[in-house]
Amino acid sequence: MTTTLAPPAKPWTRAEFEDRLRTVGQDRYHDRHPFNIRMHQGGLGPDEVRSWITNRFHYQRHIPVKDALITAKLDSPRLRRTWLRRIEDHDGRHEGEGGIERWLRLGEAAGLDRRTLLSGESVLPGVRLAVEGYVNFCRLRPPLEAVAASLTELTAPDLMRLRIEAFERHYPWIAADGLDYFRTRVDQGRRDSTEALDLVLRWARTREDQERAVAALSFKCDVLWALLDAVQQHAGQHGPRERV
Ligand SMILES: O=C(O)c1cc(C(=O)O)c2c(n1)C(=O)C(=O)c1cc(C(=O)O)[nH]c1-2
Repeated sequence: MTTTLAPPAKPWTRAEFEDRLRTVGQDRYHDRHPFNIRMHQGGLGPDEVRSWITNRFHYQRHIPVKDALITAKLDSPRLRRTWLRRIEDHDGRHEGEGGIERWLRLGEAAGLDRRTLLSGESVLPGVRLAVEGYVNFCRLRPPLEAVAASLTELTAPDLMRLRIEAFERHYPWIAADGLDYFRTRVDQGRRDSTEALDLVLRWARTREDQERAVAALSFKCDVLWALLDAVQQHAGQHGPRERV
């Protein structure tokens, strides 16, 4: 008896593939997480805002680490330059510059001590695991999947604009210049996601590649969701008066 193998599925068109990526990136994004909704509605107490800032700092400080892992996989000077710029955006060119520094200033504007943030001692176990999961994903997977995972940033700039408005309105006790991190990320996120989308659309040539890219983006949505799950669960256990 001869068995006939089903022919491989036809690749989606570029427009279909982009649509699938955008749909996953929107439907499963952490802007829909109950903790994010409560944060943007002004429902968090000061200690809950501080807990979010502290735990998100753990994510932020690992972004350039995962971008360094991706850079090492890229095979042309032009591509590596693009990714080096991302590392620079976070680490700065000089001491006292860059996104990590701006996040530390956000923490200080919210009443957190920089040394406590840098020590990482208040980071929740679930947040450590989620961030480790993202870094290891980018360490182990091929460039297509590692770059596709960053495409949550297609949705991030709109969220950043909403966050600035929400913080200005609901958390005025945080000094205005503490929000510079978010202001800077609007343009950076837009540029990064446009570049990454172009690469993913070009690199994924087969249906299997395309499905892997969509799965990578879905995994990244899980990372961000799990991070907020951990922060929310901690807030539920300790109540809004708990100090971070
Ligand atoms: O506050 C947010 O909601 C948010 C989300 C994301 C994201 O969607 O991954 C990033 C950021 N912020 C961010 O600030 C950032 O630098 C960043 C880098 C990346 C990435 O995966 O390369 N995502 C994000």
